Amino acid sequence: MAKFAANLTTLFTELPFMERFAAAKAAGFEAVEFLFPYDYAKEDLAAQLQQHGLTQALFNMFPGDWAAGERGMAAIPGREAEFRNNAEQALQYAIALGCKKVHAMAGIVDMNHSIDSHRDTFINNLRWAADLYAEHGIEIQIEPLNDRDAPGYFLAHQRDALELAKATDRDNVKVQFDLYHAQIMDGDLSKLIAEIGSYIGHVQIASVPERHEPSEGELNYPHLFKVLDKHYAGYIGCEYHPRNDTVSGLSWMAQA
Ligand SMILES: O=C(O)C(=O)[C@H](O)CO
Ligand SMILES: [Mg+2]
Repeated sequence: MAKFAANLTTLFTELPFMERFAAAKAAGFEAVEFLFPYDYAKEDLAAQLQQHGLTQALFNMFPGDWAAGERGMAAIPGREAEFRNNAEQALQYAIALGCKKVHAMAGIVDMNHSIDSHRDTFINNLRWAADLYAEHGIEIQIEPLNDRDAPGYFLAHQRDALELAKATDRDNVKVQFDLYHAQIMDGDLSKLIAEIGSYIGHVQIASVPERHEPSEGELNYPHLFKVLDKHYAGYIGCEYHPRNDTVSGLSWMAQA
Protein backbone atom coordinates (compact mmCIF):
# COMPACT_ATOMS: atom_id res chain seq x y z
CA MET A 1 0.00 0.00 0.00
CA ALA A 2 1.65 3.23 -1.17
CA LYS A 3 2.20 5.95 1.44
CA PHE A 4 3.10 9.44 0.30
CA ALA A 5 5.31 12.26 1.55
CA ALA A 6 4.62 15.84 0.47
CA ASN A 7 7.70 17.49 -0.99
CA LEU A 8 7.51 20.92 0.62
CA THR A 9 9.93 22.43 -1.89
CA THR A 10 7.58 21.73 -4.80
CA LEU A 11 4.10 21.44 -3.17
CA PHE A 12 2.18 24.07 -1.21
CA THR A 13 4.35 26.82 -2.68
CA GLU A 14 1.27 29.06 -2.38
CA LEU A 15 2.38 29.40 1.26
CA PRO A 16 5.54 30.54 3.04
CA PHE A 17 7.79 27.54 3.70
CA MET A 18 7.11 27.25 7.44
CA GLU A 19 3.33 27.15 6.81
CA ARG A 20 3.60 24.22 4.41
CA PHE A 21 3.88 21.61 7.21
CA ALA A 22 0.41 22.44 8.54
CA ALA A 23 -0.99 22.50 4.99
CA ALA A 24 0.48 19.07 4.22
CA LYS A 25 -1.05 17.59 7.35
CA ALA A 26 -4.42 19.19 6.63
CA ALA A 27 -4.32 17.67 3.13
CA GLY A 28 -3.85 14.18 4.62
CA PHE A 29 -0.07 13.63 4.45
CA GLU A 30 1.67 11.83 7.32
CA ALA A 31 5.18 12.63 6.06
CA VAL A 32 7.10 15.40 4.31
CA GLU A 33 10.40 15.84 2.49
CA PHE A 34 12.17 18.89 1.08
CA LEU A 35 15.38 19.69 -0.71
CA PHE A 36 17.38 21.93 1.63
CA PRO A 37 16.59 22.94 5.22
CA TYR A 38 19.64 25.13 5.85
CA ASP A 39 17.90 28.52 5.76
CA TYR A 40 15.99 27.43 8.88
CA ALA A 41 17.00 26.44 12.40
CA LYS A 42 16.73 22.68 12.88
CA GLU A 43 14.84 23.28 16.15
CA ASP A 44 12.13 25.27 14.32
CA LEU A 45 11.75 22.56 11.68
CA ALA A 46 11.59 19.86 14.35
CA ALA A 47 8.89 21.86 16.16
CA GLN A 48 6.78 21.94 12.98
CA LEU A 49 7.09 18.17 12.57
CA GLN A 50 6.15 17.57 16.18
CA GLN A 51 3.28 20.05 16.23
CA HIS A 52 1.68 18.45 13.18
CA GLY A 53 2.60 14.82 13.89
CA LEU A 54 4.62 14.52 10.67
CA THR A 55 7.56 12.26 9.75
CA GLN A 56 10.52 13.76 7.91
CA ALA A 57 11.14 11.24 5.11
CA LEU A 58 14.18 12.80 3.39
CA PHE A 59 16.21 15.93 2.70
CA ASN A 60 19.44 16.76 0.85
CA MET A 61 22.93 17.68 1.95
CA PHE A 62 23.90 21.28 1.14
CA PRO A 63 24.55 21.36 -2.64
CA GLY A 64 27.04 24.24 -2.97
CA ASP A 65 26.05 27.36 -4.91
CA TRP A 66 22.70 26.27 -6.40
CA ALA A 67 22.05 29.63 -8.12
CA ALA A 68 25.43 29.32 -9.87
CA GLY A 69 24.48 25.86 -11.14
CA GLU A 70 26.14 23.64 -8.54
CA ARG A 71 24.34 20.38 -7.76
CA GLY A 72 26.35 18.89 -4.91
CA MET A 73 29.97 17.76 -4.78
CA ALA A 74 30.00 14.15 -3.55
CA ALA A 75 31.67 13.01 -6.80
CA ILE A 76 33.79 16.09 -7.49
CA PRO A 77 37.56 15.63 -7.03
CA GLY A 78 39.18 18.27 -4.83
CA ARG A 79 36.00 19.11 -2.87
CA GLU A 80 36.24 16.33 -0.29
CA ALA A 81 36.67 18.66 2.72
CA GLU A 82 33.57 20.63 1.70
CA PHE A 83 31.64 17.40 1.23
CA ARG A 84 32.59 16.23 4.72
CA ASN A 85 31.50 19.53 6.29
CA ASN A 86 28.16 19.33 4.47
CA ALA A 87 27.68 15.69 5.47
CA GLU A 88 28.33 16.59 9.12
CA GLN A 89 25.92 19.55 8.95
CA ALA A 90 23.21 17.35 7.36
CA LEU A 91 23.73 14.71 10.04
CA GLN A 92 22.95 17.28 12.77
CA TYR A 93 19.72 18.19 10.96
CA ALA A 94 18.82 14.53 10.42
CA ILE A 95 19.26 13.77 14.12
CA ALA A 96 17.17 16.79 15.13
CA LEU A 97 14.41 15.92 12.62
CA GLY A 98 14.47 12.16 13.30
CA CYS A 99 15.09 11.71 9.58
CA LYS A 100 16.54 8.38 8.40
CA LYS A 101 17.37 9.25 4.77
CA VAL A 102 19.71 11.94 3.44
CA HIS A 103 20.44 12.55 -0.25
CA ALA A 104 24.09 13.22 -1.19
CA MET A 105 24.06 14.99 -4.57
CA ALA A 106 26.92 13.92 -6.84
CA GLY A 107 27.61 17.19 -8.66
CA ILE A 108 28.24 18.48 -12.18
CA VAL A 109 31.24 16.81 -13.84
CA ASP A 110 34.43 18.88 -13.59
CA MET A 111 36.09 18.60 -17.01
CA ASN A 112 39.53 19.05 -15.42
CA HIS A 113 39.24 15.53 -13.98
CA SER A 114 38.62 12.11 -15.50
CA ILE A 115 35.35 10.23 -15.09
CA ASP A 116 37.29 7.52 -13.22
CA SER A 117 38.53 10.04 -10.68
CA HIS A 118 34.95 11.29 -10.17
CA ARG A 119 33.85 7.71 -9.59
CA ASP A 120 36.66 7.08 -7.07
CA THR A 121 35.86 10.34 -5.27
CA PHE A 122 32.15 9.48 -5.10
CA ILE A 123 32.81 6.02 -3.68
CA ASN A 124 35.36 7.27 -1.11
CA ASN A 125 33.10 10.13 0.03
CA LEU A 126 30.07 7.86 0.25
CA ARG A 127 32.00 5.29 2.30
CA TRP A 128 33.19 7.97 4.72
CA ALA A 129 29.70 9.45 5.17
CA ALA A 130 27.98 6.05 5.28
CA ASP A 131 30.19 4.97 8.19
CA LEU A 132 29.42 8.19 10.05
CA TYR A 133 25.67 7.94 9.38
CA ALA A 134 25.49 4.21 10.18
CA GLU A 135 26.08 4.99 13.86
CA HIS A 136 22.71 6.77 13.78
CA GLY A 137 20.85 4.28 11.60
CA ILE A 138 20.68 6.78 8.71
CA GLU A 139 20.84 5.87 5.02
CA ILE A 140 22.55 7.90 2.30
CA GLN A 141 20.71 8.15 -1.01
CA ILE A 142 22.23 8.70 -4.45
CA GLU A 143 19.84 9.85 -7.18
CA PRO A 144 20.30 9.82 -10.97
CA LEU A 145 19.01 13.07 -12.52
CA ASN A 146 17.91 13.36 -16.14
CA ASP A 147 20.25 15.22 -18.48
CA ARG A 148 17.63 17.69 -19.72
CA ASP A 149 17.06 19.15 -16.24
CA ALA A 150 20.61 18.61 -14.98
CA PRO A 151 23.03 18.65 -17.94
CA GLY A 152 26.47 17.37 -16.97
CA TYR A 153 25.31 15.78 -13.71
CA PHE A 154 27.61 12.90 -12.82
CA LEU A 155 24.83 10.36 -12.24
CA ALA A 156 22.09 10.00 -14.86
CA HIS A 157 21.17 6.30 -15.04
CA GLN A 158 19.60 3.98 -12.48
CA ARG A 159 21.89 1.04 -13.29
CA ASP A 160 24.95 3.26 -12.75
CA ALA A 161 23.56 4.21 -9.34
CA LEU A 162 23.00 0.55 -8.52
CA GLU A 163 26.55 -0.31 -9.53
CA LEU A 164 27.97 2.58 -7.47
CA ALA A 165 25.88 1.75 -4.40
CA LYS A 166 27.15 -1.84 -4.59
CA ALA A 167 30.74 -0.64 -5.08
CA THR A 168 30.64 1.33 -1.81
CA ASP A 169 30.15 -1.98 0.01
CA ARG A 170 28.03 -0.19 2.62
CA ASP A 171 24.52 -1.39 3.52
CA ASN A 172 23.30 2.16 4.12
CA VAL A 173 24.07 3.54 0.64
CA LYS A 174 20.90 3.27 -1.46
CA VAL A 175 19.38 4.41 -4.75
CA GLN A 176 16.86 7.25 -4.68
CA PHE A 177 14.58 6.06 -7.47
CA ASP A 178 12.77 9.07 -8.92
CA LEU A 179 10.41 7.68 -11.55
CA TYR A 180 10.35 11.01 -13.39
CA HIS A 181 14.11 10.93 -14.04
CA ALA A 182 14.13 7.15 -14.55
CA GLN A 183 11.49 7.28 -17.28
CA ILE A 184 13.30 10.06 -19.16
CA MET A 185 16.72 8.36 -19.03
CA ASP A 186 16.05 4.63 -18.77
CA GLY A 187 12.41 3.59 -19.32
CA ASP A 188 11.19 -0.02 -18.95
CA LEU A 189 10.27 0.97 -15.40
CA SER A 190 8.54 -2.19 -14.18
CA LYS A 191 11.60 -4.30 -14.98
CA LEU A 192 13.98 -1.62 -13.75
CA ILE A 193 12.25 -1.37 -10.35
CA ALA A 194 12.57 -5.14 -9.95
CA GLU A 195 16.24 -5.00 -10.95
CA ILE A 196 17.18 -2.24 -8.49
CA GLY A 197 15.03 -4.12 -5.94
CA SER A 198 16.33 -3.98 -2.37
CA TYR A 199 18.78 -1.17 -3.28
CA ILE A 200 15.85 1.24 -3.62
CA GLY A 201 16.12 3.47 -0.56
CA HIS A 202 13.64 6.19 -1.48
CA VAL A 203 11.12 6.82 -4.26
CA GLN A 204 9.84 10.04 -5.83
CA ILE A 205 7.13 10.60 -8.44
CA ALA A 206 5.87 13.11 -10.99
CA SER A 207 4.31 12.98 -14.42
CA VAL A 208 6.50 12.78 -17.53
CA PRO A 209 7.32 14.94 -19.41
CA GLU A 210 5.84 17.94 -17.56
CA ARG A 211 6.67 17.04 -13.91
CA HIS A 212 3.10 17.71 -12.78
CA GLU A 213 0.64 15.49 -10.84
CA PRO A 214 1.17 11.73 -11.42
CA SER A 215 -2.28 11.44 -13.01
CA GLU A 216 -1.27 12.71 -16.45
CA GLY A 217 1.45 12.08 -19.00
CA GLU A 218 3.15 8.93 -20.23
CA LEU A 219 3.44 6.90 -17.00
CA ASN A 220 0.74 4.55 -15.68
CA TYR A 221 1.14 5.23 -11.96
CA PRO A 222 -1.61 2.90 -10.62
CA HIS A 223 0.32 0.04 -12.26
CA LEU A 224 3.72 1.33 -11.07
CA PHE A 225 2.50 1.65 -7.46
CA LYS A 226 1.60 -2.06 -7.56
CA VAL A 227 5.06 -2.92 -8.90
CA LEU A 228 6.74 -0.73 -6.26
CA ASP A 229 4.70 -2.40 -3.52
CA LYS A 230 6.61 -5.65 -4.17
CA HIS A 231 10.04 -4.05 -3.68
CA TYR A 232 9.71 -0.96 -1.50
CA ALA A 233 7.81 -0.17 1.69
CA GLY A 234 8.93 3.39 2.48
CA TYR A 235 7.42 6.79 1.72
CA ILE A 236 6.96 7.91 -1.88
CA GLY A 237 7.90 11.56 -2.25
CA CYS A 238 5.51 13.71 -4.27
CA GLU A 239 8.15 15.83 -5.96
CA TYR A 240 6.11 17.51 -8.66
CA HIS A 241 5.00 21.00 -9.62
CA PRO A 242 1.19 21.22 -9.30
CA ARG A 243 -0.53 22.18 -12.53
CA ASN A 244 -2.79 24.58 -10.60
CA ASP A 245 -3.18 24.81 -6.82
CA THR A 246 -1.70 22.02 -4.69
CA VAL A 247 -4.83 20.84 -2.87
CA SER A 248 -7.16 20.55 -5.85
CA GLY A 249 -4.37 18.69 -7.66
CA LEU A 250 -4.27 15.95 -4.98
CA SER A 251 -7.35 14.11 -6.31
CA TRP A 252 -5.02 11.55 -7.99
CA MET A 253 -4.32 10.09 -4.54
CA ALA A 254 -7.79 8.57 -4.27
CA GLN A 255 -6.93 6.24 -7.18
CA ALA A 256 -3.40 5.39 -5.97
O1 LIG B 1 15.66 16.87 -8.64
C1 LIG B 1 15.34 15.88 -8.00
O2 LIG B 1 14.65 14.99 -8.49
C2 LIG B 1 15.76 15.66 -6.61
O3 LIG B 1 15.19 14.84 -5.94
C3 LIG B 1 16.96 16.35 -6.06
O4 LIG B 1 17.05 16.12 -4.70
C4 LIG B 1 17.20 17.77 -6.33
O5 LIG B 1 17.82 18.00 -7.52
MG1 LIG C 1 13.98 13.55 -7.15
